[in-house]
Amino acid sequence: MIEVTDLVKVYQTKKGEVTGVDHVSLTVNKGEIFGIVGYSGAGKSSLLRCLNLLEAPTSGEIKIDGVSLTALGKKELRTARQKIGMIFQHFYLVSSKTVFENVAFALKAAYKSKTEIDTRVTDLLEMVGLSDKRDVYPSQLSGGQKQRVGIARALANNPSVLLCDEATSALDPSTTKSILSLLKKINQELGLTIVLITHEMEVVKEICDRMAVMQDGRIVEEGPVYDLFANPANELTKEFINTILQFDLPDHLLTSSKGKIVKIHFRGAIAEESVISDALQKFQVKGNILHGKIEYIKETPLGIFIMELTGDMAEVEKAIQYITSRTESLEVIRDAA
Ligand SMILES: Nc1ncnc2c1ncn2[C@@H]1O[C@H](COP(=O)(O)OP(=O)(O)OP(=O)(O)O)[C@@H](O)[C@H]1O
Repeated sequence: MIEVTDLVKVYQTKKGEVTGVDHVSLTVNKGEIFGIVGYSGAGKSSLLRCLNLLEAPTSGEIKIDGVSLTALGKKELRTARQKIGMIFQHFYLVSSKTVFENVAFALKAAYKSKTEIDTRVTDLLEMVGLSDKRDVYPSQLSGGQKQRVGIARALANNPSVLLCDEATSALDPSTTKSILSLLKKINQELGLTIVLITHEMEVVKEICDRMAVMQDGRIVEEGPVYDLFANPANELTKEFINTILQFDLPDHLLTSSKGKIVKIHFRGAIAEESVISDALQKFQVKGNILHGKIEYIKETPLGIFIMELTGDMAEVEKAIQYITSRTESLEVIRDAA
């Protein structure tokens, strides 16, 4: 479990102070996959680097599994850090060392015996699907394979937390999927807590349980990924969600509409569809479906309907209230009235 309390990171630069992290408090539960999203400069890397004290926080507290990292001396911090693995966008493998040696490096640093190292690296390479590459050099590996080595190295000392810094941003979509499945597998099999930072909502949608959205060093919204997809409150969260759930309706549909165009989110695939037909029967309203789709957020379906509601405006309002109270969310995206 990770507990961050009132964390601040201020950089001193020639041009003055720059705030990377601005009073962030956050809890990541044990065994959870937690995603932090935000545009470039939002403070994601600063926050992630503070989590294992690669970057010294200006103020605030970081606790991992109940141990306050910010209170530790140098030696204790080195031991505590072994419980935190980290993988990077650009892998950072040592090019003059083989795959085996790259993974063994972390174990040598922890003073493990040769036999222990051999057994552990063999197991790790099997876990990440690279047993046949143990004696090759990083230059002979694809990007996805390099990241697998990075993951094996990060897991070498049995960490309880894995920090992922844009771990799939340099990979193509299908390699990204295979790395995400590997992360999901190790999360489930080892009960590892994973914190990842990314600007790709696909990554969050695929594997995260909860997420936070960062802007200007602060967390502007946080919650279960499904809830944020279904009902985002913050404008920036909406912008990120729309990179996946955006439907570009033709302009003429929007401009010629004489009623209200609403976007309805409902949990499950078809269970709540009858809510819409019930609403149309109950009230003097016509409904015209413009778009319908089901997205899977970490395997849970989220139904999305875009429809035009026309008729007496008071009746349209009643229908909207009826649907809103029985679905995940309803947003009016155009109001011609
Ligand atoms: N070492 C540093 N020295 C000075 N300022 C820094 C340093 N690292 C980050 N910053 C500043 O802190 C703020 C947050 O940067 P950070 O890299 O954490 O954001 P980010 O969301 O991870 O963006 P990116 O994805 O581009 O790395 C930015 O204004 C950045 O310029």
